[in-house]
Amino acid sequence: MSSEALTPRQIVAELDKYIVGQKAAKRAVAVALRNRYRRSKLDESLRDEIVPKNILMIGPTGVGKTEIARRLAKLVGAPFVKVEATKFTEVGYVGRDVESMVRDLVETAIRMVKAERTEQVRDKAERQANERLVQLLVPSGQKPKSNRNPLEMLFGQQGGTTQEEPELDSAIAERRRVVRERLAAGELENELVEIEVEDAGPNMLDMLPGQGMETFGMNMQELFGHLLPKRVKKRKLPIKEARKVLIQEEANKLIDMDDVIAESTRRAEQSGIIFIDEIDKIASPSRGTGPDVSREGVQRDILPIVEGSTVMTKYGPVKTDHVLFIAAGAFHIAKPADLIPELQGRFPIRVELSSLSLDDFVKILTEPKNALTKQYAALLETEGIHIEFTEEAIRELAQIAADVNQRTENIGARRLHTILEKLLEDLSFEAPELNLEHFAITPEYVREKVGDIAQNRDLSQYIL
Ligand SMILES: Nc1ncnc2c1ncn2[C@@H]1O[C@H](COP(=O)(O)OP(=O)(O)OP(=O)(O)O)[C@@H](O)[C@H]1O
Repeated sequence: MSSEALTPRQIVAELDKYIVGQKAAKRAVAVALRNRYRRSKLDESLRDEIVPKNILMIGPTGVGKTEIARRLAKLVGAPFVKVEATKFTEVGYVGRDVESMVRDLVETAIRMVKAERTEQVRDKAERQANERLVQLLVPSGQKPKSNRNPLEMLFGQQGGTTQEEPELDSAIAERRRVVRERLAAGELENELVEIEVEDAGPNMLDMLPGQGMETFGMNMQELFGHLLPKRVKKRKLPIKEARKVLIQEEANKLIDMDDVIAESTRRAEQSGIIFIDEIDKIASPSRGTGPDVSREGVQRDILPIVEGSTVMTKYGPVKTDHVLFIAAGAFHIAKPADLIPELQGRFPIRVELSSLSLDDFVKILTEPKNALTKQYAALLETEGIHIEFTEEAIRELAQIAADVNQRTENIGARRLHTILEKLLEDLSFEAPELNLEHFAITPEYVREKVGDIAQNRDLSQYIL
Protein backbone atom coordinates (compact mmCIF):
# COMPACT_ATOMS: atom_id res chain seq x y z
CA MET A 1 0.00 0.00 0.00
CA SER A 2 1.29 3.42 -0.83
CA SER A 3 2.08 5.71 2.07
CA GLU A 4 -0.54 8.11 0.72
CA ALA A 5 -3.30 5.73 1.64
CA LEU A 6 -2.31 5.18 5.27
CA THR A 7 -5.30 5.32 7.61
CA PRO A 8 -5.15 7.70 10.56
CA ARG A 9 -4.66 4.74 12.87
CA GLN A 10 -1.72 3.52 10.80
CA ILE A 11 -0.21 6.97 10.72
CA VAL A 12 -0.42 7.23 14.50
CA ALA A 13 1.14 3.78 14.81
CA GLU A 14 4.03 4.91 12.63
CA LEU A 15 4.51 8.08 14.64
CA ASP A 16 4.42 6.02 17.84
CA LYS A 17 7.63 4.35 16.71
CA TYR A 18 9.47 7.63 17.16
CA ILE A 19 7.52 9.87 19.47
CA VAL A 20 6.45 9.14 23.01
CA GLY A 21 2.97 10.22 24.12
CA GLN A 22 1.33 13.35 22.61
CA LYS A 23 -1.61 11.33 21.41
CA ALA A 24 -3.87 14.27 20.57
CA ALA A 25 -1.28 15.90 18.33
CA LYS A 26 -0.58 12.65 16.54
CA ARG A 27 -4.26 12.10 15.90
CA ALA A 28 -4.72 15.63 14.58
CA VAL A 29 -1.90 15.41 12.06
CA ALA A 30 -3.05 11.95 11.03
CA VAL A 31 -6.52 13.26 10.25
CA ALA A 32 -5.12 16.23 8.37
CA LEU A 33 -3.07 13.92 6.23
CA ARG A 34 -5.91 11.51 5.59
CA ASN A 35 -8.09 14.42 4.55
CA ARG A 36 -5.61 15.19 1.85
CA TYR A 37 -5.94 11.68 0.55
CA ARG A 38 -9.74 11.92 0.74
CA ARG A 39 -9.61 15.18 -1.13
CA SER A 40 -7.54 13.64 -3.90
CA LYS A 41 -10.38 11.17 -4.52
CA LEU A 42 -12.92 13.89 -5.21
CA ASP A 43 -14.02 15.48 -8.45
CA GLU A 44 -11.78 18.26 -9.49
CA SER A 45 -14.46 20.92 -9.04
CA LEU A 46 -15.10 19.91 -5.44
CA ARG A 47 -11.45 19.18 -4.75
CA ASP A 48 -10.39 22.74 -5.25
CA GLU A 49 -13.10 23.93 -2.90
CA ILE A 50 -11.67 21.99 0.01
CA VAL A 51 -8.68 23.59 1.62
CA PRO A 52 -6.55 21.83 4.21
CA LYS A 53 -7.47 22.44 7.80
CA ASN A 54 -4.32 23.82 9.33
CA ILE A 55 -3.15 22.86 12.78
CA LEU A 56 -2.07 24.92 15.75
CA MET A 57 0.12 23.02 18.20
CA ILE A 58 0.25 24.46 21.67
CA GLY A 59 2.89 23.20 24.05
CA PRO A 60 6.16 24.00 25.79
CA THR A 61 9.51 23.69 24.10
CA GLY A 62 11.09 20.32 23.44
CA VAL A 63 8.03 18.11 23.79
CA GLY A 64 7.84 16.83 20.24
CA LYS A 65 5.96 19.43 18.18
CA THR A 66 8.49 19.70 15.39
CA GLU A 67 9.34 16.05 15.61
CA ILE A 68 5.73 14.98 14.96
CA ALA A 69 5.44 17.24 11.91
CA ARG A 70 8.82 16.22 10.54
CA ARG A 71 8.13 12.52 10.97
CA LEU A 72 4.75 12.87 9.35
CA ALA A 73 6.33 14.49 6.32
CA LYS A 74 8.99 11.82 6.14
CA LEU A 75 6.44 9.07 6.40
CA VAL A 76 4.68 10.14 3.22
CA GLY A 77 7.65 11.68 1.41
CA ALA A 78 6.17 15.18 1.62
CA PRO A 79 8.42 18.21 1.22
CA PHE A 80 8.83 19.85 4.62
CA VAL A 81 10.26 23.12 5.89
CA LYS A 82 10.42 24.69 9.32
CA VAL A 83 10.57 28.44 9.84
CA GLU A 84 10.60 30.56 12.97
CA ALA A 85 7.92 33.21 12.81
CA THR A 86 10.15 35.58 14.80
CA LYS A 87 12.64 35.57 11.95
CA PHE A 88 10.31 37.90 10.10
CA THR A 89 10.27 40.46 12.88
CA GLU A 90 14.00 41.00 12.67
CA VAL A 91 15.47 44.33 11.70
CA GLY A 92 15.76 44.75 7.98
CA TYR A 93 12.78 42.56 7.35
CA VAL A 94 10.71 43.35 4.29
CA GLY A 95 7.22 42.06 3.75
CA ARG A 96 8.06 39.83 0.85
CA ASP A 97 10.47 37.79 2.87
CA VAL A 98 7.68 35.65 4.28
CA GLU A 99 7.38 34.18 0.82
CA SER A 100 10.81 32.68 1.26
CA MET A 101 9.16 29.84 3.18
CA VAL A 102 7.40 28.78 0.00
CA ARG A 103 10.58 29.10 -2.03
CA ASP A 104 12.40 26.95 0.49
CA LEU A 105 9.63 24.38 0.24
CA VAL A 106 10.09 24.14 -3.52
CA GLU A 107 13.85 23.87 -3.11
CA THR A 108 13.30 20.97 -0.72
CA ALA A 109 10.96 19.33 -3.21
CA ILE A 110 13.51 19.79 -6.00
CA ARG A 111 16.23 18.13 -3.93
CA MET A 112 13.93 15.21 -3.12
CA VAL A 113 12.77 14.63 -6.67
CA LYS A 114 16.24 15.06 -8.10
CA ALA A 115 17.65 12.50 -5.68
CA GLU A 116 14.89 10.05 -6.63
CA ARG A 117 15.45 10.53 -10.34
CA THR A 118 19.21 10.20 -9.92
CA GLU A 119 18.62 6.90 -8.18
CA GLN A 120 16.44 5.72 -11.07
CA VAL A 121 19.08 6.41 -13.71
CA ARG A 122 21.98 5.44 -11.51
CA ASP A 123 22.83 2.17 -13.23
CA LYS A 124 22.85 3.72 -16.65
CA ALA A 125 24.79 6.76 -15.42
CA GLU A 126 27.34 4.45 -13.85
CA ARG A 127 27.79 2.47 -17.06
CA GLN A 128 28.26 5.67 -19.02
CA ALA A 129 30.67 7.02 -16.43
CA ASN A 130 32.74 3.86 -16.62
CA GLU A 131 32.84 4.13 -20.39
CA ARG A 132 34.07 7.69 -20.11
CA LEU A 133 36.78 6.53 -17.75
CA VAL A 134 37.86 3.95 -20.31
CA GLN A 135 38.10 6.68 -22.92
CA LEU A 136 40.05 8.92 -20.60
CA LEU A 137 42.51 6.17 -19.77
CA VAL A 138 42.91 5.14 -23.40
CA PRO A 139 42.33 8.27 -25.48
CA SER A 140 41.59 7.84 -29.13
CA GLY A 141 44.69 9.77 -30.13
CA GLN A 142 42.73 11.84 -32.59
CA LYS A 143 43.07 15.54 -32.91
CA PRO A 144 40.48 17.59 -31.12
CA LYS A 145 37.18 17.61 -32.97
CA SER A 146 37.20 21.29 -33.76
CA ASN A 147 40.33 20.86 -35.86
CA ARG A 148 38.85 18.13 -37.92
CA ASN A 149 37.36 18.56 -41.27
CA PRO A 150 33.54 18.49 -40.88
CA LEU A 151 33.16 15.85 -43.56
CA GLU A 152 35.59 13.63 -41.80
CA MET A 153 33.54 14.07 -38.66
CA LEU A 154 30.42 13.02 -40.44
CA PHE A 155 31.81 10.04 -42.28
CA GLY A 156 35.00 9.29 -40.41
CA GLN A 157 33.51 7.01 -37.82
CA GLN A 158 31.43 5.02 -40.26
CA GLY A 159 34.42 3.36 -41.83
CA GLY A 160 35.46 5.97 -44.34
CA THR A 161 38.78 6.28 -42.59
CA THR A 162 42.18 6.61 -44.08
CA GLN A 163 44.53 3.73 -44.72
CA GLU A 164 46.42 3.42 -41.48
CA GLU A 165 43.54 4.24 -39.11
CA PRO A 166 41.77 0.88 -38.98
CA GLU A 167 44.89 -0.62 -37.49
CA LEU A 168 45.16 2.16 -34.99
CA ASP A 169 41.51 1.83 -34.12
CA SER A 170 41.73 -1.84 -33.49
CA ALA A 171 44.79 -1.38 -31.29
CA ILE A 172 42.93 1.21 -29.27
CA ALA A 173 39.85 -0.96 -29.12
CA GLU A 174 41.93 -3.80 -27.76
CA ARG A 175 43.58 -1.63 -25.12
CA ARG A 176 40.23 -0.25 -24.13
CA ARG A 177 38.85 -3.74 -23.77
CA VAL A 178 41.65 -4.62 -21.36
CA VAL A 179 41.20 -1.43 -19.38
CA ARG A 180 37.45 -1.96 -19.27
CA GLU A 181 37.99 -5.39 -17.74
CA ARG A 182 40.51 -4.18 -15.21
CA LEU A 183 38.23 -1.31 -14.31
CA ALA A 184 35.32 -3.68 -13.79
CA ALA A 185 37.52 -5.89 -11.64
CA GLY A 186 38.25 -2.88 -9.42
CA GLU A 187 42.00 -3.01 -10.12
CA LEU A 188 42.39 0.60 -11.08
CA GLU A 189 40.51 2.34 -8.29
CA ASN A 190 43.50 4.33 -7.03
CA GLU A 191 44.95 5.27 -10.40
CA LEU A 192 44.90 8.97 -11.11
CA VAL A 193 42.95 10.36 -14.00
CA GLU A 194 42.52 13.92 -15.13
CA ILE A 195 38.97 15.10 -15.58
CA GLU A 196 37.28 18.38 -16.18
CA VAL A 197 35.03 19.43 -13.37
CA GLU A 198 32.66 22.32 -13.24
CA ASP A 199 34.08 25.05 -11.12
CA ALA A 200 31.75 25.51 -8.20
CA GLY A 201 33.44 28.72 -7.09
CA PRO A 202 31.46 31.91 -6.77
CA ASN A 203 30.02 33.13 -9.98
CA MET A 204 30.09 36.71 -11.12
CA LEU A 205 26.31 36.85 -11.02
CA ASP A 206 26.17 35.49 -7.49
CA MET A 207 28.34 38.31 -6.36
CA LEU A 208 25.84 40.96 -7.25
CA PRO A 209 24.92 42.94 -4.17
CA GLY A 210 21.68 42.71 -2.28
CA GLN A 211 19.60 39.75 -1.34
CA GLY A 212 19.98 38.32 -4.77
CA MET A 213 17.46 38.38 -7.51
CA GLU A 214 15.49 35.81 -5.55
CA THR A 215 13.42 38.61 -4.16
CA PHE A 216 12.05 39.26 -7.61
CA GLY A 217 11.14 35.66 -7.98
CA MET A 218 13.82 34.93 -10.45
CA ASN A 219 17.37 33.92 -10.48
CA MET A 220 19.83 35.65 -12.74
CA GLN A 221 22.07 32.65 -12.84
CA GLU A 222 19.24 30.50 -14.16
CA LEU A 223 18.13 33.10 -16.64
CA PHE A 224 21.45 34.16 -18.01
CA GLY A 225 23.86 31.64 -16.59
CA HIS A 226 23.78 29.52 -19.70
CA LEU A 227 24.92 32.48 -21.77
CA LEU A 228 28.19 32.52 -19.92
CA PRO A 229 30.72 29.88 -20.73
CA LYS A 230 30.68 27.14 -18.13
CA ARG A 231 33.72 27.46 -15.95
CA VAL A 232 35.59 24.22 -15.85
CA LYS A 233 38.89 23.28 -14.40
CA LYS A 234 41.03 20.22 -14.75
CA ARG A 235 41.63 18.07 -11.74
CA LYS A 236 43.54 14.89 -11.15
CA LEU A 237 41.51 12.45 -9.11
CA PRO A 238 41.76 8.80 -8.21
CA ILE A 239 39.42 6.73 -10.37
CA LYS A 240 37.07 5.99 -7.52
CA GLU A 241 36.54 9.71 -6.90
CA ALA A 242 36.43 10.64 -10.57
CA ARG A 243 33.75 8.04 -11.12
CA LYS A 244 31.48 9.75 -8.59
CA VAL A 245 31.85 13.06 -10.39
CA LEU A 246 31.21 11.49 -13.77
CA ILE A 247 28.18 9.54 -12.51
CA GLN A 248 26.63 12.76 -11.27
CA GLU A 249 27.37 14.44 -14.60
CA GLU A 250 25.92 11.58 -16.60
CA ALA A 251 22.88 11.41 -14.30
CA ASN A 252 22.28 15.12 -14.82
CA LYS A 253 22.28 14.54 -18.55
CA LEU A 254 19.83 11.66 -18.23
CA ILE A 255 17.43 13.50 -15.94
CA ASP A 256 14.84 15.70 -17.55
CA MET A 257 15.10 18.86 -15.47
CA ASP A 258 11.82 20.28 -16.77
CA ASP A 259 10.12 17.19 -15.55
CA VAL A 260 11.84 17.42 -12.16
CA ILE A 261 10.65 21.00 -11.81
CA ALA A 262 7.09 20.13 -12.79
CA GLU A 263 6.95 17.23 -10.35
CA SER A 264 8.58 19.23 -7.54
CA THR A 265 6.14 22.08 -7.96
CA ARG A 266 3.26 19.64 -7.93
CA ARG A 267 4.52 18.01 -4.77
CA ALA A 268 5.15 21.27 -2.98
CA GLU A 269 1.65 22.46 -3.89
CA GLN A 270 -0.23 19.26 -3.20
CA SER A 271 1.61 17.67 -0.32
CA GLY A 272 3.98 20.28 1.09
CA ILE A 273 4.05 20.92 4.83
CA ILE A 274 5.24 24.22 6.27
CA PHE A 275 5.93 24.29 9.99
CA ILE A 276 5.84 27.77 11.50
CA ASP A 277 7.41 27.72 14.94
CA GLU A 278 7.12 30.39 17.65
CA ILE A 279 3.89 31.71 16.25
CA ASP A 280 2.99 32.91 19.75
CA LYS A 281 5.89 35.33 19.61
CA ILE A 282 4.19 37.31 16.86
CA ALA A 283 0.89 37.44 18.73
CA SER A 284 0.41 40.36 21.05
CA PRO A 285 -1.91 40.39 24.04
CA SER A 286 -2.51 44.09 23.63
CA ARG A 287 -2.79 45.58 20.20
CA GLY A 288 -1.21 48.93 19.99
CA THR A 289 2.16 50.44 19.54
CA GLY A 290 5.84 49.57 19.19
CA PRO A 291 6.89 46.00 18.58
CA ASP A 292 3.25 44.91 18.64
CA VAL A 293 2.65 46.71 15.40
CA SER A 294 5.50 44.94 13.68
CA ARG A 295 4.35 41.59 15.05
CA GLU A 296 0.89 42.16 13.76
CA GLY A 297 2.43 43.21 10.48
CA VAL A 298 4.12 39.83 10.20
CA GLN A 299 0.83 38.10 10.84
CA ARG A 300 -0.72 40.15 8.06
CA ASP A 301 2.11 39.19 5.74
CA ILE A 302 1.80 35.51 6.56
CA LEU A 303 -1.98 35.53 6.15
CA PRO A 304 -2.21 35.51 2.33
CA ILE A 305 0.25 32.65 2.14
CA VAL A 306 -1.81 30.59 4.56
CA GLU A 307 -5.05 31.62 2.86
CA GLY A 308 -3.74 30.53 -0.48
CA SER A 309 -1.85 32.66 -2.93
CA THR A 310 0.66 32.32 -5.70
CA VAL A 311 4.31 32.86 -4.91
CA MET A 312 6.86 33.41 -7.63
CA THR A 313 9.88 31.19 -7.33
CA LYS A 314 12.77 30.63 -9.65
CA TYR A 315 11.03 27.45 -10.77
CA GLY A 316 7.85 29.31 -11.66
CA PRO A 317 4.69 30.21 -9.76
CA VAL A 318 3.71 28.03 -6.80
CA LYS A 319 0.22 27.99 -5.33
CA THR A 320 -0.12 27.62 -1.59
CA ASP A 321 -3.83 26.77 -1.48
CA HIS A 322 -3.27 23.15 -0.53
CA VAL A 323 -0.07 23.38 1.43
CA LEU A 324 -0.57 22.15 4.99
CA PHE A 325 0.54 24.67 7.59
CA ILE A 326 1.33 23.60 11.11
CA ALA A 327 1.92 26.48 13.48
CA ALA A 328 3.36 25.93 16.92
CA GLY A 329 4.10 27.85 20.05
CA ALA A 330 4.24 27.67 23.81
CA PHE A 331 1.60 30.39 24.29
CA HIS A 332 2.81 31.10 27.80
CA ILE A 333 2.02 34.80 27.59
CA ALA A 334 0.06 35.40 24.43
CA LYS A 335 -2.93 33.18 23.75
CA PRO A 336 -4.16 31.86 20.41
CA ALA A 337 -6.96 34.42 20.72
CA ASP A 338 -4.30 37.14 20.55
CA LEU A 339 -3.54 36.30 16.95
CA ILE A 340 -5.37 38.42 14.41
CA PRO A 341 -8.83 36.90 13.85
CA GLU A 342 -8.22 36.04 10.20
CA LEU A 343 -5.17 34.00 11.13
CA GLN A 344 -6.96 32.29 14.01
CA GLY A 345 -9.60 31.20 11.53
CA ARG A 346 -7.00 29.59 9.32
CA PHE A 347 -5.81 27.30 12.11
CA PRO A 348 -9.03 25.64 13.22
CA ILE A 349 -7.45 22.47 14.58
CA ARG A 350 -5.96 23.12 18.01
CA VAL A 351 -3.99 20.53 19.87
CA GLU A 352 -2.22 20.76 23.16
CA LEU A 353 0.97 18.90 23.84
CA SER A 354 1.74 18.04 27.40
CA SER A 355 4.97 18.55 29.32
CA LEU A 356 6.99 15.40 29.55
CA SER A 357 7.05 13.42 32.77
CA LEU A 358 9.83 11.35 34.26
CA ASP A 359 8.26 8.22 32.81
CA ASP A 360 8.15 9.86 29.39
CA PHE A 361 11.86 10.58 29.66
CA VAL A 362 12.55 6.94 30.47
CA LYS A 363 10.60 5.91 27.38
CA ILE A 364 12.19 8.56 25.17
CA LEU A 365 15.62 7.33 26.19
CA THR A 366 14.89 3.75 25.28
CA GLU A 367 11.84 3.15 23.11
CA PRO A 368 11.91 5.16 19.87
CA LYS A 369 13.59 3.51 16.90
CA ASN A 370 16.19 6.24 17.00
CA ALA A 371 16.36 6.51 20.81
CA LEU A 372 19.40 8.36 22.10
CA THR A 373 20.78 5.38 23.99
CA LYS A 374 20.58 3.33 20.79
CA GLN A 375 22.37 6.05 18.84
CA TYR A 376 25.27 6.27 21.26
CA ALA A 377 25.51 2.50 21.53
CA ALA A 378 25.71 2.20 17.75
CA LEU A 379 28.42 4.85 17.59
CA LEU A 380 30.57 3.16 20.21
CA GLU A 381 29.95 -0.24 18.65
CA THR A 382 32.03 0.98 15.69
CA GLU A 383 34.97 1.15 18.10
CA GLY A 384 34.28 -2.39 19.23
CA ILE A 385 32.74 -1.35 22.54
CA HIS A 386 29.36 -2.70 23.44
CA ILE A 387 27.67 -0.46 25.97
CA GLU A 388 24.59 -1.34 27.90
CA PHE A 389 22.46 0.95 30.00
CA THR A 390 21.02 -0.70 33.07
CA GLU A 391 17.39 0.07 33.85
CA GLU A 392 18.34 1.94 36.99
CA ALA A 393 20.84 4.03 35.07
CA ILE A 394 18.15 5.08 32.62
CA ARG A 395 15.88 6.07 35.52
CA GLU A 396 18.70 8.02 37.08
CA LEU A 397 19.29 9.89 33.83
CA ALA A 398 15.58 10.65 33.46
CA GLN A 399 15.47 11.88 37.02
CA ILE A 400 18.45 14.17 36.54
CA ALA A 401 16.89 15.58 33.34
CA ALA A 402 13.63 16.26 35.13
CA ASP A 403 15.44 17.88 38.09
CA VAL A 404 17.58 20.13 35.94
CA ASN A 405 14.60 21.12 33.84
CA GLN A 406 12.76 22.07 36.98
CA ARG A 407 15.61 23.96 38.55
CA THR A 408 16.83 25.83 35.50
CA GLU A 409 14.85 26.17 32.33
CA ASN A 410 12.42 23.54 31.13
CA ILE A 411 13.63 22.57 27.67
CA GLY A 412 11.83 19.26 27.59
CA ALA A 413 13.46 16.26 25.98
CA ARG A 414 16.28 18.40 24.65
CA ARG A 415 17.77 18.12 28.13
CA LEU A 416 18.34 14.44 27.52
CA HIS A 417 20.63 15.24 24.62
CA THR A 418 22.95 17.41 26.69
CA ILE A 419 22.96 15.06 29.64
CA LEU A 420 23.77 12.02 27.55
CA GLU A 421 26.50 13.86 25.72
CA LYS A 422 28.08 14.82 29.03
CA LEU A 423 27.66 11.31 30.40
CA LEU A 424 29.48 9.70 27.51
CA GLU A 425 31.99 12.45 26.83
CA ASP A 426 34.95 10.64 28.37
CA LEU A 427 34.05 7.29 26.96
CA SER A 428 33.64 8.76 23.48
CA PHE A 429 37.05 10.41 23.74
CA GLU A 430 38.91 7.39 24.97
CA ALA A 431 37.04 4.73 23.02
CA PRO A 432 39.63 4.17 20.27
CA GLU A 433 42.33 3.36 22.83
CA LEU A 434 40.22 1.34 25.21
CA ASN A 435 40.59 -2.36 25.24
CA LEU A 436 37.10 -3.02 26.33
CA GLU A 437 34.37 -5.15 24.87
CA HIS A 438 31.58 -4.56 27.29
CA PHE A 439 30.73 -1.58 29.33
CA ALA A 440 27.76 -1.28 31.61
CA ILE A 441 26.37 2.18 32.31
CA THR A 442 25.25 1.94 35.91
CA PRO A 443 23.50 4.49 38.15
CA GLU A 444 26.86 4.95 39.90
CA TYR A 445 28.53 5.81 36.61
CA VAL A 446 25.71 8.27 35.85
CA ARG A 447 26.08 9.94 39.23
CA GLU A 448 29.83 10.08 38.86
CA LYS A 449 29.71 11.74 35.45
CA VAL A 450 26.73 14.06 35.71
CA GLY A 451 25.46 13.89 39.28
CA ASP A 452 27.58 16.70 40.67
CA ILE A 453 26.94 19.03 37.79
CA ALA A 454 23.23 18.44 38.03
CA GLN A 455 23.30 19.32 41.71
CA ASN A 456 24.97 22.61 41.04
CA ARG A 457 22.49 25.03 39.58
CA ASP A 458 25.06 27.41 38.12
CA LEU A 459 27.13 24.67 36.58
CA SER A 460 24.20 22.85 35.09
CA GLN A 461 22.96 26.01 33.47
CA TYR A 462 26.07 26.02 31.35
CA ILE A 463 26.83 22.38 30.89
CA LEU A 464 23.59 20.42 30.88
N1 LIG B 1 7.53 13.08 22.90
C1 LIG B 1 8.76 12.86 22.42
N2 LIG B 1 9.16 11.64 22.07
C2 LIG B 1 10.40 11.41 21.59
N3 LIG B 1 11.32 12.37 21.43
C3 LIG B 1 10.99 13.62 21.76
C4 LIG B 1 9.69 13.93 22.26
N4 LIG B 1 9.65 15.25 22.51
C5 LIG B 1 10.83 15.74 22.15
N5 LIG B 1 11.65 14.77 21.69
C6 LIG B 1 13.02 14.98 21.23
O1 LIG B 1 13.48 16.22 21.71
C7 LIG B 1 14.04 17.03 20.68
C8 LIG B 1 13.30 18.34 20.54
O2 LIG B 1 11.95 18.12 20.18
P1 LIG B 1 11.16 19.02 19.14
O3 LIG B 1 12.10 19.57 18.13
O4 LIG B 1 10.01 18.28 18.62
O5 LIG B 1 10.70 20.21 20.09
P2 LIG B 1 9.49 21.20 19.92
O6 LIG B 1 8.38 20.74 20.78
O7 LIG B 1 9.19 21.40 18.49
O8 LIG B 1 10.08 22.53 20.55
P3 LIG B 1 10.34 23.96 19.85
O9 LIG B 1 9.01 24.57 19.67
O10 LIG B 1 11.18 24.67 20.84
O11 LIG B 1 11.05 23.70 18.57
C9 LIG B 1 13.98 16.20 19.43
O12 LIG B 1 15.25 15.66 19.20
C10 LIG B 1 13.01 15.09 19.71
O13 LIG B 1 13.40 13.91 19.12
